Amino acid sequence: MNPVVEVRDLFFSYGEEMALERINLTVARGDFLALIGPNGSGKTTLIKLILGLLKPLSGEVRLFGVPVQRFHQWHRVGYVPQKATSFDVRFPATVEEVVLSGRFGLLGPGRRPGREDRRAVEEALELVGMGGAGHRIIGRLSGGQQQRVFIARALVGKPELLVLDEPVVGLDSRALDSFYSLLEHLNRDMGITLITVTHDTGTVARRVGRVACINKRLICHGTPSQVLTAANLARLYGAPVRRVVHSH
Ligand SMILES: Nc1ncnc2c1ncn2[C@@H]1O[C@H](COP(=O)(O)OP(=O)(O)OP(=O)(O)O)[C@@H](O)[C@H]1O
Repeated sequence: MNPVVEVRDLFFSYGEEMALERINLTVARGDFLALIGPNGSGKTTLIKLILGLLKPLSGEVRLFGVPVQRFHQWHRVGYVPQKATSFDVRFPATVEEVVLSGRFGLLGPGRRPGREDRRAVEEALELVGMGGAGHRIIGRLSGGQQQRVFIARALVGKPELLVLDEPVVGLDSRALDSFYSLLEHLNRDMGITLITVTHDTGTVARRVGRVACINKRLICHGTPSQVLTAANLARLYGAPVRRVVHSH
């Protein structure tokens, strides 16, 4: 079977300076992969390349066996971007409207959402522990609740691959724990392949199946116990750091 994601000899630069150099990475069906690395090391850039939002300088990305520039089955992919959850209370959308917007890929242009779409929204909200919250105003929810709504938005199209860019910024340790339990449930029980960026090398990265360390290059890659050694973390962060606090 085709891997879900294949990255081959990928190079990328925004200008003169290289952002990513010779990245090779394969994500198999059912994997739960964490991308770790210091600020500015290229994690978001790699995710955007995987999703076809940026064009590589050279190299190739394949999604479900198809070169990403020719990939069209975007309903198979859910994406929760960085800073998705910065709505303030004045933003007038309801939770249902936000989650429903994740169905547009399936609906196609011009088709109005029907009963099945609304049922899918409620199911996705139930899944993330936000059942019954559809009528609430998104900006009036806490950061952690907004994050769950955005996961629901990414799940409502029933994706096989879910990509999360730093989903846990600002969550306290209890919310973090329940958030990762949700991701484990999606991965183990629903078979969704997951890629998540995290800065937490202490607890989070140990709960995933595999870890890839990025610092322009792929510095290390393997199971958490193989990768999250003091020596590797020192190599990656330039100092013996156990936990990196994110600044934005
Ligand atoms: N739109 C852009 N234009 C120019 N340079 C950019 C742009 N976006 C990112 N960069 C640069 O590319 C490098 C990689 O950035 P990227 O956002 O991928 O890192 P990251 O690992 O996701 O960082 P963080 O952990 O801080 O979110 C950084 O040096 C950054 O300054």
